[in-house]
Amino acid sequence: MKLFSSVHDVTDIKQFVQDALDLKSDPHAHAALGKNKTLGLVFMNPSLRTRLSTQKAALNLGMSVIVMNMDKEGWALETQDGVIMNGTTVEHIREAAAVMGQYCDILGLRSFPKLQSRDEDYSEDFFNKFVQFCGVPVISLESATRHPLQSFTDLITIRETWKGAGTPKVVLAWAPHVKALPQAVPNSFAEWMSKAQAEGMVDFTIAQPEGYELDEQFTGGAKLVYDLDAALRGADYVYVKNWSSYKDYGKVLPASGNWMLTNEKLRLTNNAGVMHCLPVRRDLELASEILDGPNSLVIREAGNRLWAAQAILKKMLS
Ligand SMILES: NCCC[C@H](NC(=O)CCC(=O)O)C(=O)O
Ligand SMILES: NC(=O)OP(=O)(O)O
Repeated sequence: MKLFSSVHDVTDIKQFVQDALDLKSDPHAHAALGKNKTLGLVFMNPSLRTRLSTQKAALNLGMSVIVMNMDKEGWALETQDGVIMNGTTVEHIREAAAVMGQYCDILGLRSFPKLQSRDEDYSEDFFNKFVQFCGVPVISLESATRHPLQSFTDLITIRETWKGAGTPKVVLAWAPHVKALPQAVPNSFAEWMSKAQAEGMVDFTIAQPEGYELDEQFTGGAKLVYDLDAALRGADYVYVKNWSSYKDYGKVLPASGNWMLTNEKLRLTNNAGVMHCLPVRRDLELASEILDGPNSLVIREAGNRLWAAQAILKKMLS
């Protein structure tokens, strides 16, 4: 594996989940695999879970890790070709990525969308240029349109916890927020769940207010519902997440009705496990009573980020 940027980079998701769960039960089974190899993690944006879980995963495989907080500690990057660099940007992505590739055997990159131009964000220009110029295998640590390590983790968490008979009903539920957030997490979750649904692993529904429909390239096969209560009926997992509008790009649109998941709404479900990628804003996106209650899977989910990252790194090293 030379690139992990979406579910399309994985051939067998069932086997991949099993590989991650095997690592969870024996974390140091491949402690020599990464000896004398260096992982570089490059951040254009903040991170807690992705940063620490990917570092720890690399350490479990015997790798060395270096971290570059490019947004705070690096030179201002130019990404466009053909510009005379007489403004504020200091170094071109062509050189910066190529240089980082000289020091690392594998690189990870986090780069959020700017949410100004849909075409620019959805072209994944920055991520793709980084991949093109660094010359080593690359892991997405969340790009403009996807967060594959998160979605892989989410599938692991569902497979690990599902004890019922038959196929679990999984609902991606839009939640309120005060800021415009990327569509990367829900896009990616939808893409992974659509593939999982096609393989008979889940039954997948997306609940969102009018105007918040995601790009259809990610949601193929999902049932789209505009009524949260209707979607919650019989749900086994509720995946809570805010995102800004894709159609009216990057905008926070008014949403009628109550979209925050509470214990009262949870009673409509099949005693569902509640998931969120974190960070979560308490009592805005998701009620504290749920986060602090028995249905919350968010800490287990964040813990599983480790095994998702370790499974990907192991594939890249092997
Ligand atoms: N990596 C996990 C999510 C990152 C990002 N959340 C945020 O930016 C939250 C910011 C805030 O709550 O102010 C997102 O939704 O894509
Ligand atoms: N879920 C997630 O990616 O968290 P961080 O942004 O803290 O890495």
